[in-house]
Amino acid sequence: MTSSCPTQFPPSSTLPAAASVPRVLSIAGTDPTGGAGTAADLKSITAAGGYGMSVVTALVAQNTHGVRDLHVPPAEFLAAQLRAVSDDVTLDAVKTGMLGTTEFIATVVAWLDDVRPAILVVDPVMIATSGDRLLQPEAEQAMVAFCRRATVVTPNIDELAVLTGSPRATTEDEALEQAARWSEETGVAVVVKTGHLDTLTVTNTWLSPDGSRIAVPSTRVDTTSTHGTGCSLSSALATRLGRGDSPADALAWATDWLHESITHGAALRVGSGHGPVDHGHRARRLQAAASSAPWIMPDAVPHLLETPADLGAPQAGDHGRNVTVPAPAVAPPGPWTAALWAAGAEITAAIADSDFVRALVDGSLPQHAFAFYLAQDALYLNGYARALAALAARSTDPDAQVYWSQAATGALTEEAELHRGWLGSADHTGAPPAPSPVTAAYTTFLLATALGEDRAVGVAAVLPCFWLYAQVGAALPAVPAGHPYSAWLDTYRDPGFVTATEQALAQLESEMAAASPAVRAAAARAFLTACRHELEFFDQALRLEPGGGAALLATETDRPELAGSAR
Ligand SMILES: Nc1ncnc2c1ncn2[C@@H]1O[C@H](COP(=O)(O)OP(=O)(O)OP(=O)(O)O)[C@@H](O)[C@H]1O
Ligand SMILES: Cc1ncc(CO)c(N)n1
Repeated sequence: MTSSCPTQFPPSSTLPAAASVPRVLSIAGTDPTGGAGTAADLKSITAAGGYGMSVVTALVAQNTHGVRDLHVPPAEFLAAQLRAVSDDVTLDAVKTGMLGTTEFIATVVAWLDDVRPAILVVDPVMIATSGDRLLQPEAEQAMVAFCRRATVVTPNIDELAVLTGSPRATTEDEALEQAARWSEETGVAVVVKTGHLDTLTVTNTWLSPDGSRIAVPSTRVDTTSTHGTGCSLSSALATRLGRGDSPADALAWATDWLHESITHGAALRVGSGHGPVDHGHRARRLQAAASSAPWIMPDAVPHLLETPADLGAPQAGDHGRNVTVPAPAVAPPGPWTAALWAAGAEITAAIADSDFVRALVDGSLPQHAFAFYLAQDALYLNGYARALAALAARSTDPDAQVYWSQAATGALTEEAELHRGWLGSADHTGAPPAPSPVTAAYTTFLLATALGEDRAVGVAAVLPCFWLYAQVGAALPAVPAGHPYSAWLDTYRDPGFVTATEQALAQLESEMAAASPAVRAAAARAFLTACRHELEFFDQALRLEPGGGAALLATETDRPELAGSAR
C-alpha cells in the first residue's frame, strides 16, 4: 500500500535550498483535453520557469464543451499523494485548484499544517466556465475558510461574491471594494480578475491587506479560447512568486504571458467548444528567436545580379510560409527597388504580423516592453545617424551629399525628441540605458556596411529602416481615445518621413543601376539582412522580463496615458 510506504528518504530540509527553478506543486482535478486543471497547471508552471508537480484531487471526464462525469478517489489517497511529494521534495510554492469536497479540503488543510509552504496560491475553483459545478455546494463554506490560509487568492467575479458573502459585482469598482474588505479582514492578498465583467480591458489587480493595489490591465481578446484561464493564471503566478518575484513582477509576467497564450489559443484548433489557451506560444517564439540559423542563406541571392529579374521570387526563409508580396506603402521608383521589395516580402509580412506590432496597436504591449523599445530606439538612432553621416561623407553627387547629411541630422533630432518627450534619463538602477545585443548588432552592421562596403551596399543597408517603418506607419488603424500608445502611434504618421523614404529609395535605385553585378548582389544581401534586423528590433521588446533592464519612461505610472511630442 502506498500510504504505508516508510519515509526512508532524507528529509527535504537537508537538500539544497531553493533552486533558481522553483519547485511548484499543483493540487487540482484533471482535464483530459489538456486545457484546464492539472494539465494546464503543469504547462503553465513550465512556461513560467518552474518545475511542476501534480497531485490529483478528482478525475474529471470533461472537454471543451463541459463536464461529463467525475470520479473522486478516497481522501486517503489524496493524503498519500501529498505525503509522497512532501516527504521527498522541498516545495517553493503550492497552488490549489479544484478541491471538490469538504473532505478533500480538510485533507489538504491537515497536510498544509505540517508542510507550510512559503507560497500558497488558492484558486477557489467552484464552477467551470461551462457552468458545471466543480465544488459541492456544501463545501463552499469550507473553501471560503480555506482561502484564509492563502498567500493570495485568485477568485473570478462569481467566486469573489461567494468568498465575501456579497452579491455578484457588476463593476470593477464593486469587485475591488468587496476584495479590499475581505483582504483587510483576513490578512490575505486577493487578485481581482475582471475577465467575467463586460469590459474592454481585462484588469488583474493585486490587493494587499494594507490596502495597496497593483493593477495590470490587458486588452480583452475576442476569442472563445478561454478554457482554463483561471488555472493558468494562478499557476503562473505561484511559480513566479516561488521564484522570488515581487507581487508586481509576478502578476505582470503572468498576465502578459497569459494574454499571449489566449491570443494564440484558437490557432491550436483543439475542440469545438471553449478551446484551451496556447501555453507554449511564448516558449516557441523565444526558441525561434534563439535560432542560430543564418538569416540569409547563400543561395538566397545569386552572386551576380545582371538584371532585377535575377533576384527572383520572394525567399521562403526560416518562416517557410508562402508569401504574397504586400503592396508597398511607399512605391519603389524603379525596377531594382521593386525587385528588392519582392525579395524582402516575407520579412515585411512577418513584421506586419508580429506580436509586437499587434500589441502596440491593440494597446496590450506591456509598459516595460514599450519603455525598453523606446530606449533602444534612441540608442539605435544614434548609431543610424553615424551610418547616414558615413554615406554623406562617401557621396560625391551634391544632391546625395545634402540628402544623407540631412538624413543624419534628422535621425539625431529624432533621438533628441525621444529623450526630451518620452524617456527618463536612467533605468530603475540609475544607470543610463545600454544597447541590447539586437540593437548593437544592427547598428554595428549598419556602420560596418556604410563604412566598409561599396557605397551602394551601404545605401541598401540603411533603406529598410525608412521603408519598413513607413510601411508599419501606413498600416496603422485609428485607435480609440484612451489608447495607451496613441501619442506614440501618431509619430508614425509623419508625412515628412514618407518624403525622406522616397528620397532614400531614389538614391538606392540609381546606386543599383550604376553598380556592378557583384556589388548589386552584395547590396541585395545587405538589404535583406537589414530587413531582418528590423524584425528583430521590433520583436526584442517581447523577449524581456518585467524588471529586466527596461528604461523608465518620462511619465511613470502603471501603463500610463503617455505624454509626449510627435517626432
Ligand atoms: N477574453 C480575454 N481577453 C484577455 N484576457 C483574458 C480573457 N479572458 C480571460 N483573460 C485572462 O485570464 C484571467 C483569468 O480569467 P477569468 O477571470 O475568466 O478566470 P476564471 O473564470 O477563473 O477562469 P476559468 O474558470 O475558465 O479557468 C483574467 O484575469 C485575464 O488575465
Ligand atoms: C479540473 C478543472 N479545474 C478547473 C477548471 C476551471 O476551468 C476546470 N474546468 N477543470
